[in-house]
Amino acid sequence: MTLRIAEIFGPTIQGEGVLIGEPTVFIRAGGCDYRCSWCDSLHAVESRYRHDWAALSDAEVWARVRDLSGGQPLTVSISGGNPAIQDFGPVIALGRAQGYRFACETQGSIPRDWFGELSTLVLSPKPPSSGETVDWDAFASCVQAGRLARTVMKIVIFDETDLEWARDTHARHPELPLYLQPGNPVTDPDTPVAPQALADRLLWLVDSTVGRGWLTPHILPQLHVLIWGNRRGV
Ligand SMILES: C[S@@+](CC[C@H](N)C(=O)[O-])C[C@H]1O[C@@H](n2cnc3c(N)ncnc32)[C@H](O)[C@@H]1O
Ligand SMILES: Nc1nc2[nH]cc(C(=O)O)c2c(=O)[nH]1
Ligand code: SF4
Ligand SMILES: [Mg+2]
Repeated sequence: MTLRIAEIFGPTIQGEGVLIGEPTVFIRAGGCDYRCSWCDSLHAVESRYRHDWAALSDAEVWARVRDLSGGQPLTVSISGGNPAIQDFGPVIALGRAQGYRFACETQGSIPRDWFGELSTLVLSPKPPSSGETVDWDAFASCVQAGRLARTVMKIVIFDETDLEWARDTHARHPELPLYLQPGNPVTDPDTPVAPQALADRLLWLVDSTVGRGWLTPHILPQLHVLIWGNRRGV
């Protein structure tokens, strides 16, 4: 079996959520069952980019990650697209045998047995601004499939409606540590990102949560966007 891979890059730092700042190599899977209105990774989602995706064997994927990391075991981040469309179990087994750890980012629409082989499972259910609707049974199955991993919830917030929704969503799964990040409305890779605009959105999010007495979530920026803007492969 081959995997559809949009890109493999790094080492870089994890820019989001619970592992922020940790050196990592990314495997970005091609293909997604969602079409979020503000997706920052459409090159791994839309079929018009399909010709840029590679069909690689598990061994080829693993060899690329190993080369990029210089053989130094680190946390490999599997993202996409939705990586849960495909079977990453064999790649994870190859890496774990050499001491690597794995984290996966998924929206939580498709449960997978291999979630149990991860160190960290990041479930990122999509708020109203995305235009998508969450299947909560599928989401709960993802939580269950990842029960052996450290599982966290990461929600992108664009507006007050998203924030209300995040509160309700946290109430559904209070067992999952909650990470919020401001949405980035400018996702074109060639448009420069204004650092002050990022800071303004982060300030709004802190004011609207911690500032109003909601002290549960961790509030973080997208660190890689601050450093590199919307460039791909970083
Ligand atoms: C590109 S997605 C790929 C993994 C998976 N499909 C998902 O959505 O969780 C990785 C992370 O980026 C977040 N993201 C996507 N577009 C964004 C944007 N415009 N601003 C902030 N975060 C964004 C997603 O919500 C998700 O947490
Ligand atoms: N540095 C860096 N950190 C990230 N965290 C989540 C990312 C993603 O697109 O899934 C991402 C990414 O693309 N780059
Ligand atoms: S689920 Fe993730 S990859 Fe898919 S469209 Fe939404 S943000 Fe993009
Ligand atoms: Mg990204």
